[in-house]
Amino acid sequence: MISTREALRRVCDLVGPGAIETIPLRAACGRVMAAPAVARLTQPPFDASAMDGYWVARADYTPDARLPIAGESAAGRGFDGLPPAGTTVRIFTGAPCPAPGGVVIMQENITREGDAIILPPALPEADNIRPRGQDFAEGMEYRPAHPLTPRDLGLLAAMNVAEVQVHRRPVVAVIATGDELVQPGETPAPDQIVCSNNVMLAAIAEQAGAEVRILPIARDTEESLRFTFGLAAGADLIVTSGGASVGDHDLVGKVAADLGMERSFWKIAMRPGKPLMAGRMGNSVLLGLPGNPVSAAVCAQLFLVPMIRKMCGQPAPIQEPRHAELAVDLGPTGPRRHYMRARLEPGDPLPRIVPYDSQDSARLRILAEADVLLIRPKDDGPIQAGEIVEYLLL
Ligand SMILES: Nc1nc2c(c(=O)[nH]1)N[C@H]1C(S)=C(S)[C@@H](COP(=O)(O)OP(=O)(O)OC[C@H]3O[C@@H](n4cnc5c(N)ncnc54)[C@H](O)[C@@H]3O)O[C@H]1N2
Ligand code: MOO
Repeated sequence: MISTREALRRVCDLVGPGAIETIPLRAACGRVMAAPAVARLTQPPFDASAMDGYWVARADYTPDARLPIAGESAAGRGFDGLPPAGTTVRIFTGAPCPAPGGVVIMQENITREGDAIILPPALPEADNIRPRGQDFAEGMEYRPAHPLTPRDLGLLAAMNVAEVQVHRRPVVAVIATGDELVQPGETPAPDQIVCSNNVMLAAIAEQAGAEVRILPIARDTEESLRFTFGLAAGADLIVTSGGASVGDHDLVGKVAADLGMERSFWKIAMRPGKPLMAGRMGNSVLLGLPGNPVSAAVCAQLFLVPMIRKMCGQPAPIQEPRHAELAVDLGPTGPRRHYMRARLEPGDPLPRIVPYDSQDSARLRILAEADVLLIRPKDDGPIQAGEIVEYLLL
């Protein structure tokens, strides 16, 4: 059994960033940029008013003076030409200032008298003007390392960038295996259960950035597994669940090997998730998850998500552990690193972490309630409430 750290290194080594494609900004939320975008203009393109009010040349300012209004500057329709000396220009938020060296006085601070204004006794401290280029200049490059957020899209749009270069999303084929499984919504026979892994794994993969195909459930025969692997052709990553252990009906490893899989590893010192398997299979990579739903989910979180993030082009695909204060005493661990389902409670300076009493890898309700995984090293002694422990977000 290899360590989880070694397994993580190996699964990440099996994959690389996807090819580069150009897509419209509208489709780019969540995608990772593969090349910088370049601002095609300067923003704002002119000195712009930040308020509705009156533009006055500083040179024309005298306390309480009366200035005639020379015209108007509105957003999208600026003042034409230069205002004559000794005049003011009615101006609105976002409109171009008619000349340099001015100040915008908010309309609330002006007395309007017909076609003229009475200036206030003092100029405002701020000039209420957004200088040309204060946000960014033409030629500025932008390429965040994280998946594009709605805020990034706003900035890119303002840069007049209509398309971005991103890494292609990996195609992930999800295969559940087992004679006991029926699809959600079907009626299981007395000795069957509902397949919960597929929708869960598909959603985890999609959230990480993949495009997912859920394939039909493979039965516990070599023939059915071979057929279903055939349906996965073209996928970058094939994710199976079940059939990974040592039972007579655990055939995933054997069939994958028959189909040419070069196995990177099978079995890791991790609880839950011991029978995890990974390798290269033709042009795809196979990640064989254990069937127990909690084991499948935890392995997906720890291994599948970083693989997909790396394929999507994220430079730091692995989640760093955080720290919390243990809320209860815990006994010793065994020969596997234990990822315990737990919940966080507020605490100061660190949050408090409460592991669930039952850590059975079939209990989906506890998994659904948990928000974190408390990490316990293998062969660790008992630890007490108050000690600082590591955890990962689920
Ligand atoms: N003699 C041993 N038995 C087992 C060992 C071992 O080392 N020696 N390891 C145990 C561990 S740890 C795990 S984890 C499981 C994993 O086994 P498999 O990957 O072969 O999974 P299955 O046997 O096919 O299924 C396990 C369990 O999960 C249920 N299951 C499977 N697929 C789904 C699905 N898509 N949706 C919902 N539930 C699913 C299945 O019905 C079983 O109850 O092996 C232990 N045994
Ligand atoms: O490792 Mo299994 O994944 O304990 O349930």
